[in-house]
Amino acid sequence: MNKKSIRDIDVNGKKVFIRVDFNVPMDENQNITNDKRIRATLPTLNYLLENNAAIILACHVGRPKGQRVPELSVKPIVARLSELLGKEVKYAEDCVGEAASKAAADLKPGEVLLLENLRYHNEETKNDPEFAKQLASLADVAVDDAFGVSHRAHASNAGIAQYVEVVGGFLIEKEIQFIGKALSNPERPFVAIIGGAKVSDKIGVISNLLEKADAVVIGGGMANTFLAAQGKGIGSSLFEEEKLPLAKELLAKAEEKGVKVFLPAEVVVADKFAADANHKTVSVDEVPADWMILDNKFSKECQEALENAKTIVWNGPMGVFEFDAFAHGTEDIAHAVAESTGISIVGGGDSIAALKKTGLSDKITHISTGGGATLEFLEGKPMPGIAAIADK
Ligand SMILES: Nc1ncnc2c1ncn2[C@@H]1O[C@H](COP(=O)(O)OP(=O)(O)OP(=O)(O)O)[C@@H](O)[C@H]1O
Ligand SMILES: O=C(O)[C@H](O)COP(=O)(O)O
Repeated sequence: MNKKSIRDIDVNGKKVFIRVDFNVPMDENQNITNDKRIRATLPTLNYLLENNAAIILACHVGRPKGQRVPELSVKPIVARLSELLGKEVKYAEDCVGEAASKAAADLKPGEVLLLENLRYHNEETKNDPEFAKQLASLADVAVDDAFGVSHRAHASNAGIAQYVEVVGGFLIEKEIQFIGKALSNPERPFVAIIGGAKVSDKIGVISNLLEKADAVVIGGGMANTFLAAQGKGIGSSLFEEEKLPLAKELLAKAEEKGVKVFLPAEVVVADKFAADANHKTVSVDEVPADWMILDNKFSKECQEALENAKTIVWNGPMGVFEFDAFAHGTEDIAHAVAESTGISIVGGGDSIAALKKTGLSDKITHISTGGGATLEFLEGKPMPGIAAIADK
């Protein structure tokens, strides 16, 4: 990459601010269920520690929208990171203000500090210049290693570059190199799989995928809006009504371009959103009015298209995999992806966790820390987080 990295700067004795993506899945008791996004930053953190830097880490957890939501605290991450690094990780109860500046000022080379959730302040997602300046003031240099948020123009990964030079960490460098190489001119057939729950965030990406992919598999919460666009009843399923016209447009565009779209052939419906819900498998034309779709089953044709693909990109689980009864659709797709002989890239916080649950992670060519970020990178759009890294 033609961007400056931590190898290009002197960090000895310096205070280094690092934006990381520690947005890891947690259960209802705030136990981390998959720590891949934390582990993936260890090469950067160990390099900086070996080179005598003082490390100030900043991240977000979930979308607290400017509120101090206790369930979205970084505290469980402090404990896990400390285990992984084999050393104490200090904690500041806020990412700006006195708590942060005192903790940062007291930090010595070789020590690590994790600041509380950046998104406890709306200024982070609004890319507020004053907030970015406060973050920058904590350190001598800044590092961006948060590939998973590089599609966002937020204060900690974009605005901050106005106040301090930002260089890339090893994780962001590795992601850009691998995904850039695999997807700039993908080997065909190229199949994209998109699922999950961030429907309005990611539905727009499908338009561009239709320009690049030979087939697109749409599952998870994303599928419901498309099933509704086909005039099917979807009961009380997760659904974005205002995206219906776009879903219709995308189906028409796919047909026009000759891109095969695989939607679920059958769905698993439940009478409530719970692990112990009553559930049954029905055809997509028979969803009961007050039940919700929590898992998908795809046709044999879809499984075969995946097995024969030479390039696969997958973001978003096919169902609510956190509940065992609704994990089968994701498992089936994981098996088909694992059996393909080409390049497979699976990314996203929950997608990584879902894949791990299937035990097939080592059959995937590249597990990316980016979900939405990987999809937007694939679109070829400028990524604000990457643009903010200083050029070489
Ligand atoms: N039919 C469905 N109804 C409701 N939620 C669903 C459904 N299918 C999947 N999900 C949920 O989608 C969530 C994951 O979606 P998300 O888009 O956040 O994926 P991700 O891999 O974490 O990507 P990113 O890193 O971009 O956040 C899971 O928690 C899963 O339970
Ligand atoms: O989970 C992710 O994809 C990243 O951490 C970005 O989170 P966001 O979609 O809430 O910006």
